[in-house]
Amino acid sequence: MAIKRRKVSVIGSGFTGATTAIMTAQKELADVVLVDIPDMEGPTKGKALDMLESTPVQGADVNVTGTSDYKDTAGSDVVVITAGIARKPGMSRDDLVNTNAKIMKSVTREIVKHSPECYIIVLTNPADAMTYTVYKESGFPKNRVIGQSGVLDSARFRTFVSQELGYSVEDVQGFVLGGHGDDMVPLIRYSSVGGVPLTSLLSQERIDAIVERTRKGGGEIVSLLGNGSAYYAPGASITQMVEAILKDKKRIIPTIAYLEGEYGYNDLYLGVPTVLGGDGIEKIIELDLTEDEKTAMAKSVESVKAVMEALPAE
Ligand SMILES: NC(=O)C1=CN([C@@H]2O[C@H](COP(=O)(O)OP(=O)(O)OC[C@H]3O[C@@H](n4cnc5c(N)ncnc54)[C@H](O)[C@@H]3O)[C@@H](O)[C@H]2O)C=CC1
Ligand SMILES: O=C([O-])CC(=O)C(=O)O
Repeated sequence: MAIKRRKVSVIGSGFTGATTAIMTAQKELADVVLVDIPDMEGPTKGKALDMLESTPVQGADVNVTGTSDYKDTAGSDVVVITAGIARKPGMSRDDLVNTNAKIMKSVTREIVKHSPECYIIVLTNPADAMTYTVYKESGFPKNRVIGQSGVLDSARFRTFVSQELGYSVEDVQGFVLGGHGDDMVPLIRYSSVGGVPLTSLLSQERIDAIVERTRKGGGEIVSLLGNGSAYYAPGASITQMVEAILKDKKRIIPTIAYLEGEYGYNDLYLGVPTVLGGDGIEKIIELDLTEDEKTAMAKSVESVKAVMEALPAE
């Protein structure tokens, strides 16, 4: 039997979509189909062709195409949703909810029609509520609809710890839970450098400063860019999730997962540690939280719920 290359479609060919597409292609994970609205078809095809022309140099035997026709996405193994608007300085992620919820519904209908067996990864903000919207609209089982926040938030935390200590980013482990907002919950008890607890390497004051910078990490980039939000680290984060699924890696990484009683919450999507493998979210890992951590998590959940209440009815 011939072995076929895998197929990843990326909806939205803007900053995060294009970055995800090039990183996925460079890692030779799959053929990539980049999709945007008809008005953006020229630039989308142009970006895809430019990426394809980088493959000989990168030594990556994959195809990259651009389109506004969902027929070209048919049979995708993984579909990444980055479509929608991004925030500008002075805005919160939650300000995007109305516009992006409508976009989620329309793109989800197309995804389901053409790739009924796929795994969907949602990046669009506000990510927790948008993943919930896609889950409801798709009718897919919960393991096949996954949101991105924790890989990125943990990566920011790991970057800041590495910079502070001067030790390899590879050896810094961190875990950020909760919603993808300013009250996300970096779990210091589970953070370490080469197995050494963070608390024995850094003072509480420095740890607090890193936690605060991590929580506001997206906003820091938004202020610096002036017209849009982060895309390199988000693209890398999505690519890691795509790889975990396509290679059935069973990585333990925080993802936005549908909770049915885990951590005491029901019927909402929230960042928690999960096993991500060939069947999407294969398991949610429940950690014993301290009272302080539970309180921080509850505050983050309140923010996520407030956004969900603002979701448009139709
Ligand atoms: N969860 C996370 O960690 C992160 C989330 N984001 C979010 O990702 C989203 C995308 O950000 P960027 O790529 O920087 O924005 P962008 O503006 O560069 O790209 C968005 C693209 O979506 C397209 N689009 C709009 N409606 C569409 C539709 N119905 N079908 C297909 N494509 C459509 C636009 O034409 C545009 O090309 C934003 O909501 C942003 O807040 C960004 C970074 C991290
Ligand atoms: O901050 C934003 O609007 C984009 C995002 O989610 C991030 O970079 O974490």
